[in-house]
Amino acid sequence: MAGQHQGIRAEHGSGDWADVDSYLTGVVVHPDAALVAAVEDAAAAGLPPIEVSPGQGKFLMLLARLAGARRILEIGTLGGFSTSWLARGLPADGSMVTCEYVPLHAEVARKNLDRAGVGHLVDIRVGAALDTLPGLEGSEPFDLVFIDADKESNPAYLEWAIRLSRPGTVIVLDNVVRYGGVLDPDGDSAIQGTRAALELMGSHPRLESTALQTVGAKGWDGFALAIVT
Ligand SMILES: C[S@@+](CC[C@H](N)C(=O)[O-])C[C@H]1O[C@@H](n2cnc3c(N)ncnc32)[C@H](O)[C@@H]1O
Repeated sequence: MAGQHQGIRAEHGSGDWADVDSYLTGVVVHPDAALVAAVEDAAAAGLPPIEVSPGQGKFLMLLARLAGARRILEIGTLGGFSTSWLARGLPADGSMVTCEYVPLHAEVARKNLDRAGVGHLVDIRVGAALDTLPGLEGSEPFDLVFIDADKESNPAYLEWAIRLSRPGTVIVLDNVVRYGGVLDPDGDSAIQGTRAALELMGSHPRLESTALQTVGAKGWDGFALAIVT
């Protein structure tokens, strides 16, 4: 599939997606040494390289600032790369909860968050998110929710995001295009979960939503964005 898309890129003369991402990251995004080290250390610890790109991470940081977020919820921490960007979008007295299933991922994330200077703002809840999210009831609302864990649970995570929201809460659902796989109604469980969540985003009476495709170092993918009304 990647080869096919390489051909499409060349035909349109758009250059190499990853090279353009590198260029944009160097010229515009400027991740600091702690953020660069976060990705390197996650890889060295054997974590899969499935974190957001630097440009996407900074987009999340800016979104947090645009939303004036004081409390952020993330589902899917990995090594804490997106967590670090999001936490840097918080004010000094803000806070963030991030849910992660794998203890090793949480351990790597804790070190990365401390090095990024935001560890004191972030509470990592280790366990299956569907088990840890109910523990957040009573401490809502969150101003921004980033959903980026096991895709089959996306509809349930979206329901939790709404339950823990207030009018104006921003919800971001990652990886919704999956190299076009989202078009396949008979796709795997990740595609089924993503399609169901997108349908919910498009039909839920309390959500105003959109979805955008992206290309870059992470290939052809996209995200959906909603605001709770
Ligand atoms: C795509 S990665 C997250 C990437 C991260 N948001 C970033 O961009 O830096 C997905 C993470 O979700 C975690 N995960 C998978 N199933 C989970 C579950 N049921 N509950 C919580 N976390 C889960 C995985 O272990 C993995 O670390």
